[in-house]
Parts: sequence; structure tokens; C-alpha cells
Amino acid sequence: MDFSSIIRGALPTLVTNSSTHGTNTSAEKGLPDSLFFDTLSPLLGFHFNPLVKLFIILYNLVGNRLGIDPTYILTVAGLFWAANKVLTQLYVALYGLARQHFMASIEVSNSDDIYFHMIKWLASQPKMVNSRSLTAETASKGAWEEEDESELTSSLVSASGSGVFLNFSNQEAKAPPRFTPALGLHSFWFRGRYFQLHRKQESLFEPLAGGHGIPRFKDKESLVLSCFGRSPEPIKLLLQHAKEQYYVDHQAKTIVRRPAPQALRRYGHRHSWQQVANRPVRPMQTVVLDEEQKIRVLSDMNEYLHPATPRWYANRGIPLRRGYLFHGPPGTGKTSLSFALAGVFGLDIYVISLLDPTLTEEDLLGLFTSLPRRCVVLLEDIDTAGLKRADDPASSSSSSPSSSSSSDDDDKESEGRQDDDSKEKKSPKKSKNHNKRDWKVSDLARELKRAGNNSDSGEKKGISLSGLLNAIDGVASHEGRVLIMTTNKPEALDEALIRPGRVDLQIAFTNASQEQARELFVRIYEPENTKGGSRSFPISVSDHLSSPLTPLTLSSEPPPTPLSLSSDKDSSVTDVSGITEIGDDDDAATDGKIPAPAPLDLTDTAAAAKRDAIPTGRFPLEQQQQQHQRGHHHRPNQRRHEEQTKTTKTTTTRTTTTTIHPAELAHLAAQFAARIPPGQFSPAELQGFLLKRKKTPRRALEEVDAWVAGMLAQKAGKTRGLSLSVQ
Ligand SMILES: Nc1ncnc2c1ncn2[C@@H]1O[C@H](COP(=O)(O)OP(=O)(O)OP(=O)(O)O)[C@@H](O)[C@H]1O
Repeated sequence: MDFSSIIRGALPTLVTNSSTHGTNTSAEKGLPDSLFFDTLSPLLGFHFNPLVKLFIILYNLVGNRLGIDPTYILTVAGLFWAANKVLTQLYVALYGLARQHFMASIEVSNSDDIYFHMIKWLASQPKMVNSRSLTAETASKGAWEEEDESELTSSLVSASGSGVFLNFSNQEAKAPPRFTPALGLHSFWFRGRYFQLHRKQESLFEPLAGGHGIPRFKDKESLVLSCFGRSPEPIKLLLQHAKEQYYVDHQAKTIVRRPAPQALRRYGHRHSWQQVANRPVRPMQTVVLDEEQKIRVLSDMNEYLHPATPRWYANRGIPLRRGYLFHGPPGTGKTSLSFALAGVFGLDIYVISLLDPTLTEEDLLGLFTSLPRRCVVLLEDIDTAGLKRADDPASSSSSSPSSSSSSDDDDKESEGRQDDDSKEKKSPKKSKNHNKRDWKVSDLARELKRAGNNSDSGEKKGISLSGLLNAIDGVASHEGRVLIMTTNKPEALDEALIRPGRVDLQIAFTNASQEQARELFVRIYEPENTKGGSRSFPISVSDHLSSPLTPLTLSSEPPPTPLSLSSDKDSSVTDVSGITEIGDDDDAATDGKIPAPAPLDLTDTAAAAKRDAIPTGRFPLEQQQQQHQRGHHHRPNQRRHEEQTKTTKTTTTRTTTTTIHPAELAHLAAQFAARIPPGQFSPAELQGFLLKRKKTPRRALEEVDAWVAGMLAQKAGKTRGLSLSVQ
């Protein structure tokens, strides 16, 4: 096919014009002559189309000015286009054949966790991140993720001008986005092998489960991973690697999940639960509890989780379930022990609140059936869920947790507060007696929940006792999980809920004994585990039941202040002044030596207070002023120390520590414990007291008597609002 001749034939006037005269009058004038348009217009079906005009002008310009016959250019371009089309078709056909016969592939859907393992792994690959086609995602850091302190501090110093207080207003802006491969084809190398990745998305029409609501489109993403060769083994290895990377620090973390929002739960399985936290494992030794109780629950759980146990249970026809009931006053460590147990066994925690107004019995069943093989399910404060038997007359109005309350009084109140008209008519006295102005916020919440339930078109909401029992050990119920229920009022629980088989072990928690008070004291003031940075909390998966005391250095400054984190220049100005305020043994501390254990004179409260002085870092501005006023009145070795901090950044941490020998700490702890009346305070209350003096053990000891007296008076109801003054 000769394009040139076609065009010549179609444009006789034009061609003749350009070849014979060498100039084009119409082009020069900017207006084509009538003969030209008479020829072209019928051919192209346009009358004075500006595009046609432009084409003709360009055609003439190329022909006349460049001396090249434009028809040749068109011919070549046409040939290239055709060749491209043919080659593309050929490539697609050959590639399809190659994929079919010489490539293996695995598809991963975003409805599965592996998808997220793979995406996270891809986002961490530098070569992938440098790809030209990426998707950016907002990536925010969790509360427990490590932060680059130096970067944080320097930015804050310059932002505030003074470098005195931390300021996190910029933290979102500083968090870098996460980049993942965009939709489409990508390729990468892994362990010397070439892989192809096709990230694709399709919209699916999803009818809703149960036929409720409006069906809608849902985007479904998937990754197709391919490699050359007839075996998918390399892709399996890659997926396994991505999974391992995803869980690389999992041993040190406990993942906490809660039921997903109702709209998501209906999709079931992995959509039923959503991760709400990924926190460092709580070491078992941080839970202060009778050693025997700990050992009982640990060994029971260990035996239950043993791989041989399912066979043992199956052979004897016993359902593979284990339930624990932790009961005791508030703040005695029920939740803490649950988390520590999950940490010891490396299990995720699934927390369910039966007070969730959106939770139906059907949901609860769905949640239990979508649990992983081994996990801890935590049902907190089940006494407040108002679970009633179906035949219980009181349950007629309280099949939902919302209609019940934790106290009998509240129950009575809520009974009298039935807000449907019929009830009001039947018991006018009750409703009349009730003064709505006396309502508390909790009452309002309860009424709102009830109103929500009533407005629902006949759908039963809330959890009844039988609903819960069905979920935890019904025929279709999940096996393999560990169920932990916590309550402050075990006596309020229905017997059916705690019968053996549902609750296999009960652990009673009590207010702190003196021994527990001693342990708590030691735990608060023992040295920090410096693994992963001086500010990191103790993270250990070792389940030591008791922590031996080791020589320690106790920081005398609150570590998070920029004073101790900032550059050497700042620290030289501020940190050292704090040290001079502390007792005589500080010189040794500033030189990085651990002093010999000094006998503690508790009668010398002034000296103790001086040694335990509130770290001046707590009041940085004041401290700076003091430092300024002191001018050159520092002692010689302090000045020497200042010089050291100016030259070495790393000395900052060392110079801000004072030391307490283990023997001294043990002595202080014993003294502290002796002043705590046994069984009067929960560990949470003691912890609260100690936390307010977390760097000053001697001060805690001095103030404990006043605190105990104040708290006892408060508990006896003699003094209201004393908590503030006795803190
Ligand atoms: N036995 C304990 N050992 C160590 N810390 C404890 C203990 N009891 C309470 N605490 C501390 O007190 C706080 C509250 O503890 P936790 O939530 O475990 O108590 P709880 O018994 O579950 O309370 P509630 O019944 O109110 O839910 C936590 O910070 C925890 O560290």
C-alpha cells in the first residue's frame, strides 16, 4: 500500500501546486484557495473545518520549506504505527504463552493478611520505593514505636526558641508517607531471582449478608506475583519471607484487637476484628501477685496450649476450651495479668465489651467463630453487662446490657425509668417520682442505648446470658482459645456462666499486701532496661516470676525533658546544675562511678530530701534562671563536668544519673511496705502514689504516712476531694 500515491491522488491540486511552483500562495496568504477546498471537503466530509485547514497548511509548510515530500513522512509514520501494533500483539501473545508455560504465579487478595505482609515488605524495599509509579499512604507512628530523639529534640529546640519544653505540634507533618507500588505492573529482584508484580483493583457488587441495607460496590485489590520457572516455590519463599519480616518484632509486642465497626463485621472473618494496639509485651514480673497464683495460671495455660493437648481433648470427647475468671476489687491487676499472660505465650488479645450497644448475639457468635487458632479473649467487667437468664423476670426489660447496671440501686432506678408509654401508664407513681433533673450521664447513656434498640425494626440487640453462653461454648463455638473474664463482683454472676467447663480456674485478686507494696516499690525504682534506648520501657519476653535485683543507676532527671536530650550545648547549661543540687555522693556519680552503698539515715530527712530533690528538670525555666543566677559559683569538679558535657554528647545520660545500691533500694522498699496497711489499697493506688515520685524514692518514703492517712480518711468518707491534697 503506497500512502504517497493515495495522497497524491486525493490531493491533486495541492501536490501539483507544491511540486510545480515550489510555493503555495494559499499558505502564504493564510487562506486556502477555493479549488483546494472544493477537492478536500467532500473527501474528508468537512466544510472549512479548522483542523483540516491546519493540516493542509502544515502539509504545505513541510513540503515547501523543508523540501521533503510530506507523503513520505506520512508513509513512514504509518509503517511505524502498524509495526508497533503488530509487535505489541505479538508480545502479548508470546508473553501470555510464556506465562502459561514458563512462569508461575500466585495471587494474593486484600481480604487476606498476606496481602498486608507483602505490601509492608514492598514498602520497605529501597528499589521498590524508587520505582517511578508509586502510591503514597499516610503512615502514622504508634504510641510505642521508637522515635529518633535527636531529630525530635533539635527540631523542637529551634521551634520553641528556648528548647525548654517538648512540643509535638509538628509530629504529623514530620511523619514520612509510606510508598507502595501503584496499580499496574512492576518488577523486582529478590535473592537473585526476577519477580513480576501486578497490583490490580476491581470493583465488585456485594449483596449484603442477611439482606439488610443497600448493596454496594466494593473495591477489591489483589497482587499477582510471578517468576520464571514452572514452580511457584520461589514465590512461596518470598511470601514466607514477607510474613516473617512483618512479625519480626512480634515477640516483643502484644497485638490488641477489638470488634470492627458493625458495617465491617458483616463481611466476617478477618473483617470481624480490627487491631487497636500493638504494645510492648508486659513482663510477667511486673505484675505483683502471689507467686503461687501466677504459677498456677501459667502452668495451666502452658499445658492447655501444648500442641499435644488437642489430641488429648479429642480422644476424650472434651471440647478444647479453657476459661479463667479473674475477680477482685478494681485496680488489683486483673487486666494486667491478662496482658502479661498473652505476652508470655506470644498470643494476641481479643477484647470484647458486652456493653457495646451495636453488638448483637449474632455478632458475638460471628466474632468467636472468626478467632485465630490460639488467642486470648478478654471479656472485661462481665458483671456490668447485666447478663440475665431468659426466664428471669427482670430480663424482660434488660435483655440488652444497656438496660442493666452494675449496682442494685441502679437496676431499681432503671426499672422505674422505663420510658415506653405503657410502662408509664402502668406505674405512674414510679415515673412521677423520678425527677429527670437528677439524671446522671450514665443514665442518659443507658436511655440513649435503649432508645437506639427500640428504634431498630424488630432486630434484637444486646447480649443475653444464653447468647453469651452460646458464643463461648455453643455447638458452633470456636475451640482453642483461652477465655479470660474479669469482674469486680463475682457474687453477681450467674452460676451458669462460671460453672466448670466454662470457667476452669478462678484467680482472686486482692488489695495490696505489704509484700506486694514492697515489690511495687522496687519495680518503680529499679533500673530501666536500656535495650533500645535510655527512654524505652522495660521490654522483655522472659517470663521470670521474680526479678533479681541488680546494681542499678537511677536517673535523677526526668528523661523526656529536652534538657537531657538536647544537644551538648544545652545540656551543659542545664543538666549539671541539677546535679549540684543533689547530695554529696553526686560527684562520684557525675564521674560515672557507682559509689559504695552508703547506709541510709532515714532520720535525716533533710539530707534525704536534698538527695532526693525534685529533679530541677521538672521546672526547666526555673532551673535555667537558677543556673544563670549561680553564674560561676560552681564547684571545680562541676565546672570540669560542664566542660566534659560540652565536648561529648554521650556524657549527658551518664552525668544525669545518681546511684542507688540494690541493698539501699531493698531497705527503702521494706520501710515503705511497713507503712502500708495491708489490704487497704489497690496496687493501682500505690502505683499512682509512687508514679508521682518516680525519681525520688526517699521522698516517697517521707510522704507515704501522710498519703496513707489522707487516703484512709477519704475511704472512710470523712473527707471529700482529699485525693488532690494527698497525692
Ligand atoms: N497486681 C499488680 N501488679 C502490678 N501492677 C498493678 C497490679 N494491679 C494493678 N496494677 C497497676 O494498676 C493499673 C490498673 O491495673 P489493672 O487494669 O490491671 O486493674 P484491674 O484489676 O483490671 O482493674 P479494673 O477491675 O478496674 O479493670 C495498671 O497500671 C497496673 O499496672
